[in-house]
Amino acid sequence: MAKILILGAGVMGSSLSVPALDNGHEVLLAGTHLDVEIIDALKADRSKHPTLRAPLPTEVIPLQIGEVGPEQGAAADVIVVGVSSPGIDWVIGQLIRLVDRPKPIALVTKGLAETGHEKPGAFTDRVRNALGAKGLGDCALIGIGGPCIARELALRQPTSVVFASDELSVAADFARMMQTEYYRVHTSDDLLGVEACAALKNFYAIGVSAMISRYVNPDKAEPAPAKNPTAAVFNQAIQEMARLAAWIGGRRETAFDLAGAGDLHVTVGGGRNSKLGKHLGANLAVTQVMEGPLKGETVEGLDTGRSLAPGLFSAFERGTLNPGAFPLACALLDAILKNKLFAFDHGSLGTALYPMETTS
Ligand SMILES: NC(=O)C1=CN([C@@H]2O[C@H](COP(=O)(O)OP(=O)(O)OC[C@H]3O[C@@H](n4cnc5c(N)ncnc54)[C@H](OP(=O)(O)O)[C@@H]3O)[C@@H](O)[C@H]2O)C=CC1
Ligand SMILES: O=C(CO)COP(=O)(O)O
Repeated sequence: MAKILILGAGVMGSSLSVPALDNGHEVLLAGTHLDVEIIDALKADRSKHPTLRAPLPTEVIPLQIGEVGPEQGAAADVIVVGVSSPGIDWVIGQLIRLVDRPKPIALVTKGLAETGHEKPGAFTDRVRNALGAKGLGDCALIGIGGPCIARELALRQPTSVVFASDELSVAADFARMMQTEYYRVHTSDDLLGVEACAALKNFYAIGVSAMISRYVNPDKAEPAPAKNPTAAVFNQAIQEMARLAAWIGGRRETAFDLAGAGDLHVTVGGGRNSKLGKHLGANLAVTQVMEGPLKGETVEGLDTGRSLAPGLFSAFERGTLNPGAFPLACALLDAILKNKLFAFDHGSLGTALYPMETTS
């Protein structure tokens, strides 16, 4: 039995306690300073998470972050980061406070880090650099990707995910700790590729989801979304993700696997990124949506787009990437950075159909 410390009591961090507890591990679920109410509610009734809409096993140990000190950090065999991307700096501060010796740190957090260089980096690189400054640069880092809606995981509905680490054995060790019949864990040594795809699928889910509301099938009693535009743009998203994953330093094949296609599919099926996309498809601008129906929500694909943009535009200028190979990313960045109405249709899709060899 291992001790697992989860940082972040949002829906995803909390749901990971289910396979961990089913494997007999001890789970400390630490809320962030923003999760005080969630932890209070769990302390009152451990099975009732206020936003997950699924019961947690009562063995979970909920803690306010102030109750987690260096002794809990030292006792943890593995630390799992479950905050959303705006919380990454906060979590790095906590890791510096809590980690006393090299140990595995697994990130479910999805996002890209601006590096000041041409290419964006992965969150695991930021964590590694920050811990390196404390002499703990050899902590093993694991990126978690793949289709995994938190509520479905907590309800023990089956899925397949991928744990990635530079050293396959590190990912495999943690996979053995977490694997259940419903949480089927694949492993990969393409840490950068998995992290790039995990982040980029949120960004691309916005564009794919826009097609759901943009094109309507009129000949039904109830007008229904047309299916072809969504599927065509889904493919476009995967092709672009493959090029970007390779550019960032991962493997392009990873985009066609669980962290890319698998997670894009599930994210287009529902969630905050998909909601934003559907509003863009109905011709609302990003600020109208974020100040209106999605006010106060974290839509990570927006942050990923903002982190991607400087490096991507610089690569276009230098000629290391061909803008013609990224029409969907360009349309999304126009909507995100310039607040333009989202303009991507079959005309612009046509410009993307270069042979693969000429596009990276
Ligand atoms: N939802 C899902 O099904 C899945 C989510 N993920 C990933 O897991 C991560 C968490 O997502 P999810 O659980 O859905 O999100 P939630 O919004 O439920 O939880 C996010 C967590 O991050 C905290 N947080 C947000 N902003 C900050 C900040 N600035 N400083 C400190 N902490 C902060 C939240 O606090 P607060 O409670 O105030 O928001 C909360 O603890 C994301 O990166 C997401 O992409 C991965 C797979 C599936
Ligand atoms: O990352 C997620 C599923 O993988 C959660 O999706 P949203 O952030 O779009 O709600």
